[in-house]
Amino acid sequence: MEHIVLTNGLKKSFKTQGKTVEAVRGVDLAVRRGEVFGFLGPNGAGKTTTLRMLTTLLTPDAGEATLAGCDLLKHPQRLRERIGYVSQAGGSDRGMSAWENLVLQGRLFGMNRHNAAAQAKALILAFDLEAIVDRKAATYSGGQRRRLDVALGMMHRPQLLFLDEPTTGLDPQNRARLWEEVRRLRDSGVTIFLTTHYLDEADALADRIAIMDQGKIEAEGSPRELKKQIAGDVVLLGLSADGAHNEKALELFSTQPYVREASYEQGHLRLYVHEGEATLPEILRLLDHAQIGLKTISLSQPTLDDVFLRQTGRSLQEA
Ligand SMILES: Nc1ncnc2c1ncn2[C@@H]1O[C@H](COP(=O)(O)OP(=O)(O)OP(=O)(O)O)[C@@H](O)[C@H]1O
Repeated sequence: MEHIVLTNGLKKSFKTQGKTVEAVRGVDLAVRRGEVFGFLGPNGAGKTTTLRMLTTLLTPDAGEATLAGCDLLKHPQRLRERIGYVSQAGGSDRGMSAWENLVLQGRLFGMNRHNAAAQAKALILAFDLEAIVDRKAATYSGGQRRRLDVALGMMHRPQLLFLDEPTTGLDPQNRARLWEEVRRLRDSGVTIFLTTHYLDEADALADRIAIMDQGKIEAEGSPRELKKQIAGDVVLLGLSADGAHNEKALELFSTQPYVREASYEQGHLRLYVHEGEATLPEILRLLDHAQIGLKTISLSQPTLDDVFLRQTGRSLQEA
C-alpha cells in the first residue's frame, strides 16, 4: 500500500501569556494515495495545527513527515509544489473574477501564460463556473466562492489536496454538490485530505478517517471498520427519573447479558446491544419492573459519534 502522507510523532505547542498549550501531542498518520481521508475532531482538537504543519505553514517542534515523496523538513519547497491547500477562508481575491484569480494563481506557481489559461479553462468547466467566470468574486454566492477556492487549490495540478472544512456555511444543496466535486477529484487520482466537523460528511465522503481529540489521534480506519468496533445497535433511553433513579437504571442495565456497554449522559441512557429489535421488549419490561419512567426510546445503528463517544466518553457533537 503506497502512502502519500506518513507522519511520525508530530508535535506542536504554543506559548501564550506564560501558559503552554500542547496543541498536537505526537501524531502518526498514514494516508493512502488516491483516497479521501477525513480528519475529524471537536473544536480545539488540533486539526488545523496539524494541517498547517503538513502544508509547511508551521514548523513542528518534534516528529517527521513525508508527503508526496518529499520530506517535510528537508524539502518544504518541493513539497509545496506537489500539494494544494484550501484554507477555511479560501484563497480568492474578491476584487478579481474567477478567470483572473485562476490565471494569476497559475502564474504564481510558475506556469506560462498558455498553460495557465488552459488549466484555468479546464477547471472552470470542471467546477461549473462558466456563467460567472468574468464577474468579480465579491458577487459570488457562498457555494460559487467555495468552488472557486477549490479550483484555485487545483491550479498547479497537485497530487494531494488539503481542504479545511470545505462545506462549513454551505446550504445542503451546495454541500452535496461540493461532495460530488470532491469525489470526482478523487476519481481523477487526486488524494484528498479533508478536515470537517460534520460526522455525516466524513461518513459519506471519506474512504478512511482519523478522529483527533486533545492533540492525539483517538481512532483511525474506514467509517465502516470503526463502526464495526461497536457491533450491534444503539438504544437511547430518555429517562424521566431523578439522579438516584438514573444511577439505578445504569446499574440495572450494565448487568444485563444482552448489553455490551451502558453509559449515562444528560438525561439519556445509552445502551450498546447485540440485537436492538429483539431486546426492546426486554428493556421496556425491565424499566417497568424497576418503576423507572421513560420519556423517549430510540433504536439506531452506531454512528461515528458513537465511535468518538466510546473512545473519549464525550459526544463529538457536544464537544
Ligand atoms: N497560534 C496559536 N497560539 C496559541 N494557541 C494556539 C494557536 N493556534 C492554536 N492554538 C491552540 O491549540 C489548540 C488546537 O487548535 P487548532 O486550531 O489546531 O484546533 P482545531 O481542531 O483545528 O479546532 P477548530 O475545529 O475549532 O478549527 C487550541 O487549544 C488552540 O487554542
